[in-house]
Amino acid sequence: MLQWLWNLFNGDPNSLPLGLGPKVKMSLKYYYDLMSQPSRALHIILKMSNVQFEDCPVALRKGEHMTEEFKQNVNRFQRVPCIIDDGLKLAESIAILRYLSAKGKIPEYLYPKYFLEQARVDEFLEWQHITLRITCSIYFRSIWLDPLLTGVRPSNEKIEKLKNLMEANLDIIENIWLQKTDFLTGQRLTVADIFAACEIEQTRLADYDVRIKYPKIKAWLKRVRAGCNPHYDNAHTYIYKISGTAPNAKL
Ligand SMILES: N[C@@H](CCC(=O)N[C@@H](CS)C(=O)NCC(=O)O)C(=O)O
Repeated sequence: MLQWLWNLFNGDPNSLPLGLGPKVKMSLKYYYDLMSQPSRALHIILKMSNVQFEDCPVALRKGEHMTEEFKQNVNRFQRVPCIIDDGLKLAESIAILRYLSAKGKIPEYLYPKYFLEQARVDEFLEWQHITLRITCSIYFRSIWLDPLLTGVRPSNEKIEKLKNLMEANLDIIENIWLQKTDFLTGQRLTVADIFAACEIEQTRLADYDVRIKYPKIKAWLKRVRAGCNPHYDNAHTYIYKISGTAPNAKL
């Protein structure tokens, strides 16, 4: 009872003593922009996991994440995705995924609990951040976003250089991660595939068609989309629309 009074005093109405039940159910707030790759990945994962959340879209293009209010009350790093869950403010898509998994919210087939299987998925999640993610997003930013903001197109040499850096990682996906398996970390779809696919889909905006040069990635993307739909297409609506490259609805 003392603990409950303490929690109530500190604004935590969920922590009522056994039997009384919560009067006010605080929900998970999810802050995201579907133009952001990790935001889309987590959105798909939350939907596939049937996690209930309060929808908190943040329009990066309008600078909604740059306000003092966002910085103070939502995410001190002023980025998306991020969550507020029972008062906990948390940024970084992978940290959010692991937190929700630890709370039992993410099904095991998407993010395994058994340490050997989890290690394989974690290996990819750690690898992708400074390889696939960084090179795909720099390519997309330099060819699509920056020219939109500044009116200045990068030189052909720069485009070629960034393309080579990105393709060095796409080569690794094609020849190592997908060498023997249908999905990145085995024969089944996991969060690793969802995070990677969202990074690669972003390059549609920069007029890059990964499917031309990479047959394994092409077939894998189809499998990922089929395994995640309708959530995959819902999360990618704007990407398809803006790039004018919506895939065939029937696959
Ligand atoms: N490592 C972070 C990356 C977050 C991130 O870079 N978010 C971008 C959108 S993809 C953002 O909010 N950018 C806002 C800005 O740079 O002003 C994660 O995985 O969550």
